[in-house]
Amino acid sequence: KRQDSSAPASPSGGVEYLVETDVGGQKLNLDFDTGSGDLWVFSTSLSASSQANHHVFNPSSSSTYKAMSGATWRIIYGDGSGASGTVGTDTVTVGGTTVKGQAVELANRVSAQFVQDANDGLLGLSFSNINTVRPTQQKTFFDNAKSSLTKPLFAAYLPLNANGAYDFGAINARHHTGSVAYTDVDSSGGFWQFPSTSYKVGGTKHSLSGVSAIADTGTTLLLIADAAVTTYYDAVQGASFDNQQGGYTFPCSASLPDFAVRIGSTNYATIPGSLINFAPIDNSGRTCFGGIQSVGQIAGMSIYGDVFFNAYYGVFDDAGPRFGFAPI
Ligand SMILES: O=C(NNC1=NCCC1)c1ccc(Br)cc1
Repeated sequence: KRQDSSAPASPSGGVEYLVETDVGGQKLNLDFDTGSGDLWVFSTSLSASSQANHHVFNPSSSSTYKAMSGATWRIIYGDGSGASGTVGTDTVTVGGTTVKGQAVELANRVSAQFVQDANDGLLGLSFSNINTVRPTQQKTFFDNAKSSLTKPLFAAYLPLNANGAYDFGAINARHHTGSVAYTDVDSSGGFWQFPSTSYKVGGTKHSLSGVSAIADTGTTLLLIADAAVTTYYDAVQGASFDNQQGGYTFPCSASLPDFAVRIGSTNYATIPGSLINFAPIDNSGRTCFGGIQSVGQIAGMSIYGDVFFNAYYGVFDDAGPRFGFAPI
């Protein structure tokens, strides 16, 4: 029963965390994404220019790959990036956890962002009801693996500028401090989603009535309603919205207040100001881009991406389902 394991997650350019994944004996570095439900890989079906600088999966070189006749997939992510292609099954191993007959989606088209990114594909860890394979929807790696785990859970440990991990089947006490607090999850939309109806800037509380948040390791920043974003940067000397950069920037020397978000009906998660300086916008190191930005048109939703996970260990527990969090 115990196929529990901990797979290293390596930070790549501060944008994503990549996990070495074995697909039919071929190693690929995948972006583990709790905000989507497809496991897809760069493949030999892509144009040569799209394949450049990526490890690609060659189905002909896998002795365990089986094509899924007539199946296709097409996905568009919240940032507008996307990919599409065909489908098969193969044996997939992450850390010490193996799934046989896992749906593996082969990209024959990827958007420009993915060609530039360091990943060789994504491994979706949302709920399977948003998997895009048609005519027969497929299950995520975790959905398939959970029956062989001690507990039907996985956890994301994503420290800033350091190697992290995805733990499967058990909480790893080395990856968090203090106790894990939980909130119930509404999985009907496919996401690890929970109410998040208030926030604090430097200790002052503000409400976000009716708003839910999703825990999304596939999104880099913390995205929240405009009202919260302006309230935050109003407290940062020299901050302003930079149209060219497409978000709020500030002097890299600015002191940033903490930002706390309410998770469910109980606790706040506090992200220290130091983790809200995402990166300099250029090599001068004069102006920096903020880790809190607007969620845009996605009404009533906040997206807690890697900036959140740089401060908190995230526990994705199918028993419930529920989302747990504890300071790293
Ligand atoms: O696409 C989403 N998360 N994953 C990824 N983003 C970029 C590449 C992977 C996403 C999920 C839910 C909502 Br609401 C908005 C966006």
